[in-house]
Amino acid sequence: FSTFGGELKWPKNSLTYRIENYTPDMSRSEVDNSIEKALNVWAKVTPLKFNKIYSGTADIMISFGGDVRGHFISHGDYYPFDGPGGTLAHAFAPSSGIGGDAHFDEDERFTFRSNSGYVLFMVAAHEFGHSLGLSHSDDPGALMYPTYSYRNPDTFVLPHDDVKGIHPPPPSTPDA
Ligand SMILES: CC(C)C[C@H](CC(=O)NO)C(=O)N[C@H]1Cc2cn(c3ccccc23)CCCCCCNC1=O
Ligand SMILES: [Ca+2]
Ligand SMILES: [Zn+2]
Ligand SMILES: [Zn+2]
Repeated sequence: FSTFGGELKWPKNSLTYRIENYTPDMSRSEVDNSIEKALNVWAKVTPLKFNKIYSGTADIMISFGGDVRGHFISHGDYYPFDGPGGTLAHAFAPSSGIGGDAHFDEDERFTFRSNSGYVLFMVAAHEFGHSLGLSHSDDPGALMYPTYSYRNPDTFVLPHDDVKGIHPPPPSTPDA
């Protein structure tokens, strides 16, 4: 695993999130469920709590956007997506403003659990790793590995590398 560096951590354990818009690929409840499950993956191994809000600015703003035009308007960042395939989503390390936000490429076909598209739960769980301060892992089995691999959301268990990554190193105890 790797992190963005110790300072990029949330200074609090309860975070808010808001789903700003929805992909037409799935029903709203499937999107809500996928996002909630993806946050839960991390909540289960940390003291973090996630509270959903429906207006205003949340710590983690979640949106589906497209190319630089759509992207700029709906996201305000200059990392345009690349059409179908290629990059599926991106997210920002903890900080105010765009920090923590997760953007999904609307040109992708997101699915609830079928592998005939990209499983939103899997993509979101990866992105929220970034939102919480993790960077990429070189362990191909890790959730934070930079390329997408289909895993059944019903049986998904957070790999050990990611669990190690999200836990800050124990304070170095002075040797006895
Ligand atoms: C981990 C994922 C949820 C988020 C990552 C991006 C990321 O790290 N976000 O935080 C992602 O989208 N990775 C690409 C990486 C990638 C694979 N290829 C690419 C071709 C072009 C550009 C990028 C890629 C080869 C062709 C397959 C393209 C479709 C799948 N795409 C990927 O796996
Ligand atoms: Ca893309
Ligand atoms: Zn973006
Ligand atoms: Zn990533």
